[in-house]
Amino acid sequence: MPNMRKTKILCTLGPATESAEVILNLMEKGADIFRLNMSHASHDWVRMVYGRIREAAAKGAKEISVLMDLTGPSIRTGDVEQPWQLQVGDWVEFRCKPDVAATVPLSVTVNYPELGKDLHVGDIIMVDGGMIQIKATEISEKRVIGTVLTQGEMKSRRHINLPGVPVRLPPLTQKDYADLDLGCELGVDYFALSFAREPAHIQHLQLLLEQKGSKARVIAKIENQQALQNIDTLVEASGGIMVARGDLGSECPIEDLPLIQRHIVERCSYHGRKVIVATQMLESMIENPVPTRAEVTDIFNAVIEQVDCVMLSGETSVGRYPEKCVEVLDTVIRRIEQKYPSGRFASDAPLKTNKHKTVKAAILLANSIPNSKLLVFTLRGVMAHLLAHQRPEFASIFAFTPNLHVSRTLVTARGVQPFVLAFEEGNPEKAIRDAIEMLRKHGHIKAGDPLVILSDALYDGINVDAILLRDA
Ligand SMILES: Nc1ncnc2c1ncn2[C@@H]1O[C@H](COP(=O)(O)OP(=O)(O)O)[C@@H](O)[C@H]1O
Ligand SMILES: C=C(OP(=O)(O)O)C(=O)O
Repeated sequence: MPNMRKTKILCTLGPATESAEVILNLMEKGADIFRLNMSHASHDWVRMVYGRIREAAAKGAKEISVLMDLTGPSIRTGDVEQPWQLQVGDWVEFRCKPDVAATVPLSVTVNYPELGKDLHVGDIIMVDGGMIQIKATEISEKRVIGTVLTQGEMKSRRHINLPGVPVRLPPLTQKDYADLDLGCELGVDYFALSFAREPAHIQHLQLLLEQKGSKARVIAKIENQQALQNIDTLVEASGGIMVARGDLGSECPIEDLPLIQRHIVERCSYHGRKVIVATQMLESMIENPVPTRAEVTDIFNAVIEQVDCVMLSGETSVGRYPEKCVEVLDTVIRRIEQKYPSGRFASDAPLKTNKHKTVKAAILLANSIPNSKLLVFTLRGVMAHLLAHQRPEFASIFAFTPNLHVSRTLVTARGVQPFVLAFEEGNPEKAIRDAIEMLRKHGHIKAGDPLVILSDALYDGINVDAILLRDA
């Protein structure tokens, strides 16, 4: 019987992983969600890759979720023709508007027109997650010139961080609006908003999506101090949170980063929202075929925190060993989950409604019956998400829904294996029989396994939440 992995694997696709063959391989090795990073991807590329993802998912008979990551108010450099090999003492110019002329050889645009207004002479500009540090020496409204303090390579579209500076960029830029139209047209399952700062920004984006007929939920990327100050309201306003450790590590003291991760995970558990831990999980594997000991221990930490998903970025978008990275994540996660199946982060979550209490009762039942499985019948996915948020100790969650989009969104939830199943309300016995048959066929259950079945969707005309206990 397959041992289900509960923590989901999210892979960023890029030049290293754009072919149909590699996408299929990543999926077969364990990728559950693919991320398209709009800071780098062109619309033509997204269309091409999206088609390949859906074809691979159909071929591999696996549900796959797609997350479109919007650039939002991130500050980035523009393109450089060739990567720059920066040396200490080099002068670099950041041009605040595209039509400003270059005055030094190493000159690049920046997508933030206010850069010259926000900086003071002597301020440090952190480029590419702080890998390159540049001290501002000459500032005007049109351009900022600085001296390189740390040598390094600078490629196109690198992050610029100005720790603690409230950025005067709107929550969504013109580029984001065009990108989200494409995402809605294609039918992506999630949109992530970079540098989410206030709950109103998330609500605005969610409303916009609804107006465009998209059912996608918004994931708020927590990347700076302003977001941390608003963490509870951001968590409540969003469908989930990404702990974007790349930018967080530049915007906050690095020694605070593990504490911030733990705090965000706890707040997500409390409010019953999804949480993704992102960035540098296997950074060394961009170049090397094996992980460092510290990386394996970082994965351990995220699994013990019972996060929903762990994410790969450069490892799979540009790295040399993308498939190996997924294999390593899959193996390490399975090992940790086998040894430590249960956790404690969800136990403080308040049971706000009767539905929360019913779900809790089903989990208590499953926790107390060895080898039991949780089955949930769900139209909109609500009950299945609630089950995942309350983190059953041992039992896997098998979710059945007639809705393809709901099934895809459930891929991101910890411990949930979704199935599309057309079931008639008012005929619970048939729906349960069909579901058991499906699970048997996939080798997830055998005759006699105890099943805890939860549903708010099977009883025609009466709005009942039901818990059934029976054997497979
Ligand atoms: N769709 C893409 N096309 C080209 N390059 C990409 C794409 N997606 C990611 N990359 C490259 O992979 C690197 C790592 O990916 P990611 O972490 O998503 O980017 P970033 O940290 O710049 O937001 C990026 O800096 C970029 O160089
Ligand atoms: C995931 C992150 O965002 P981006 O892709 O913008 O680097 C991060 O900063 O960790």
